[in-house]
Amino acid sequence: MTIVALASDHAGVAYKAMLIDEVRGLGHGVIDLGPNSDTSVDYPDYGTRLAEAIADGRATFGVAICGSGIGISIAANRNPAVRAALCTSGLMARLARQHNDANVLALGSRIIGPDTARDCLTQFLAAGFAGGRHAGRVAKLTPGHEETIA
Ligand SMILES: O=C(CO)[C@H](O)[C@H](O)[C@H](O)COP(=O)(O)O
Repeated sequence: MTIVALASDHAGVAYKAMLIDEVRGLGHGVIDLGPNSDTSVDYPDYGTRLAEAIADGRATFGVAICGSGIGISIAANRNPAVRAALCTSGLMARLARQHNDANVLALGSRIIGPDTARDCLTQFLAAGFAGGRHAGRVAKLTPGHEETIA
C-alpha cells in the first residue's frame, strides 16, 4: 500500500482534512502530521516534519499545504530526500511526477479551489516517473552531484 503523509499550517488545515479523505478514497494509507486545528502555527515546523517522514521511509509521497504553498514547499525542499513541487493545476501535478519525480505535492489553499486541489492530488498520485531523458536531470538535483556542463 502506498503511504501518503500530509502536513499543513493553519491556512491549510481544512484542505488537509479534505485531501486525507481523498487519499483514503483512492485506496492509499495516510499519515496525518498535523496540525489538527486552525490555531496559527509556523509552516517550517510542519514542512520539516513532512520531509522527515519522506526521508525516513514512513511515507512514499507527501502533501504539503499552506496559504500560498510557497513557505511549506521551501521548508520541505531543505531536506535532500525531498523534491517538493508547488502546483496550481492537475497538469502541473502530473508533470511534477512524470518529469521531476516529485515526491511531495505542495498546494496553496488561498490560491487554488478545492476542486483543483483534488485534481492536483489525483493526478499526482496516478502518474509515474517517465525516466529516460528526465532521469539524468533528476539525478543532478541530488546534493553532491558533480557539475557536468561542458
Ligand atoms: O508560507 C506562506 C506564504 O509563503 C503561507 O501562505 C502561510 O500560510 C502564510 O504566510 C500564513 O499567513 P497568516 O497571515 O499567518 O495566516
